[in-house]
Amino acid sequence: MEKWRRTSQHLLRYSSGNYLRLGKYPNFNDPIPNSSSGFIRICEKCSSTKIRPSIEHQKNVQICLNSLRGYIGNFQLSIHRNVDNQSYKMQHRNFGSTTKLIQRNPSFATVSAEDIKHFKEILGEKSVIEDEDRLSIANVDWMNKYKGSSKLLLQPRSSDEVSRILKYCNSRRLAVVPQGGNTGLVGGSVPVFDEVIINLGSMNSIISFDEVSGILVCEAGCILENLDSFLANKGFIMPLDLGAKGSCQIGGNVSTNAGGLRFVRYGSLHGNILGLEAVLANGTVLDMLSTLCKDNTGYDLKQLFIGSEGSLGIVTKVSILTPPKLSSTNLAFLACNDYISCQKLLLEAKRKLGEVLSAFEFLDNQSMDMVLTHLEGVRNPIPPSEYNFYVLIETTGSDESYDREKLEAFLLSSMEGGLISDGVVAQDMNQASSFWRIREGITEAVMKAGAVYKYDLSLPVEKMYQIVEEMRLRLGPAAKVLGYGHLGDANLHLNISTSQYDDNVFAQIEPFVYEWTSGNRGSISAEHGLGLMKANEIHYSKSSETVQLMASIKKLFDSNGILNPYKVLPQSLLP
Ligand SMILES: O=C(O)CC[C@@H](O)C(=O)O
Ligand SMILES: [Zn+2]
Repeated sequence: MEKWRRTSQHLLRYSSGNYLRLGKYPNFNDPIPNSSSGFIRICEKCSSTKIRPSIEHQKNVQICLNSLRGYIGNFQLSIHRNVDNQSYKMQHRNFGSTTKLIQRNPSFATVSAEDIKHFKEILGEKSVIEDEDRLSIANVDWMNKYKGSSKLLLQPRSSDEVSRILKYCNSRRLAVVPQGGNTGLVGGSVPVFDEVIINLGSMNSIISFDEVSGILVCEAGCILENLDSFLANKGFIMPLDLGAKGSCQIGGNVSTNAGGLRFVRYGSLHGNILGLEAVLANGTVLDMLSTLCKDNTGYDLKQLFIGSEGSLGIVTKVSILTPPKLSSTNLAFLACNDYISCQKLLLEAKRKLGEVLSAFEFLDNQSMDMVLTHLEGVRNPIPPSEYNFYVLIETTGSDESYDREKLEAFLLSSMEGGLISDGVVAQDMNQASSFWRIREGITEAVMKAGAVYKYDLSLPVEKMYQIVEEMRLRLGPAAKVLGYGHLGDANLHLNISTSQYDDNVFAQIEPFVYEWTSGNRGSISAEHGLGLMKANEIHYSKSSETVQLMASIKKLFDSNGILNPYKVLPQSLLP
């Protein structure tokens, strides 16, 4: 039996079972909305992914809630809520079986008019946002995979405001999700249910920069690229560089311990972040904003906030050791015939380029194909042959002719040794950016291709590509399996691209990918975090004793569990 029921927001049409077919537009001839809220229509009978199903199939059409952003682009997952909005179920767009099911923590309050009034007193009217359009953007991640239903977005401008917000939320048991640039890939920066979104974007001041030591102190909402440009004028660079640099914020980078392209040279943020300020769930502002390179006075608590994805506190300020900008950069784009050559090349590069090596990235032929097919204006700089692997090697040093000679000698010997099959060296900045565009554009290209299952694995280098090959065998022609990433850091991005989400494909991938990684003592999250996607999978990379201790730390820092709930740790262990 089917019934219709009106909730505050939506007209819900529900059939048997716990979950709903949801719709706001019972008449299928209604125009499809082109604003940022609305619904996709999918023909269930023919499984068409067309936005407008054919007339004869109209009766079989299902309308799904929360997916317009997907509809604008290549729509991805549909998210269904049950009738009381208490559980969250991500479904593939064919409305197949469940992939994840999470229960809303019943101890959390919901935002009341009284709460809104209080937030307005703290922040002023303008920084308390209830506007549906703005919320619909903040509720969804940029892949359109994860979507919450928060009714409130707060934009504090100071640590004191963050503190007052959290103190209040903690006393009211209002769950919150801290949000930076919202460029994450694991659903860590968007609400799962109705958590209050605390966006740090308005806290974007540079507090100080020491031109001798290169120590930068700034607020969490500074955009990575803006910091890099600021530093370039002073003769310095940020120790990290990511494809998302134009949008991601340093607070988010620190909270996720983002890796990126310069990691092989400058290492992890655990080393480059000298200090930080974080606000705890109860509103305590922890001032650990040291600008010292050395400080062995007791436990290094700031490390707990680096990579804990806002689950222990909200990072509001950071102090970063930035390296000097060196005068000469070279970039080679090389082709290798097999993975073993890539590995040997890495070893050679470490030996022969040593102190000037600043990036060592790789992509396979399938990744190259994806970029060439889906990104406009991109071309393979080593045409016309197709090679199995491509490697980007960047050197950065301070003596142009010496650095160039060093690179050329390395390239020559690697070519003679048969490690490189072909290659080009960028002659100017434009060429260099066009090479980087290939590597950095894979994420965008694979999104354009349809559905994508993403894995971010740390594995021993010699094993790293084996999982890509095994995955290809498992999935056959139904999927394109891409392997690329930060070879210099033994970090593989395994992306599986299919035309649409498919439960059979998914069942072939998980838990196999996690079991394989665990079996090889790898990490299921090298640099992207666990977020919502992998909170329940943490045990594949951490012992149960370690996870228990993490849960105790979480409880100590956030006894009501209001900070970024449902993320990082399994729900069963959260307060
Ligand atoms: O999209 C991905 O899976 C990887 C994104 C990013 O970490 C990269 O290295 O390009
Ligand atoms: Zn990466």
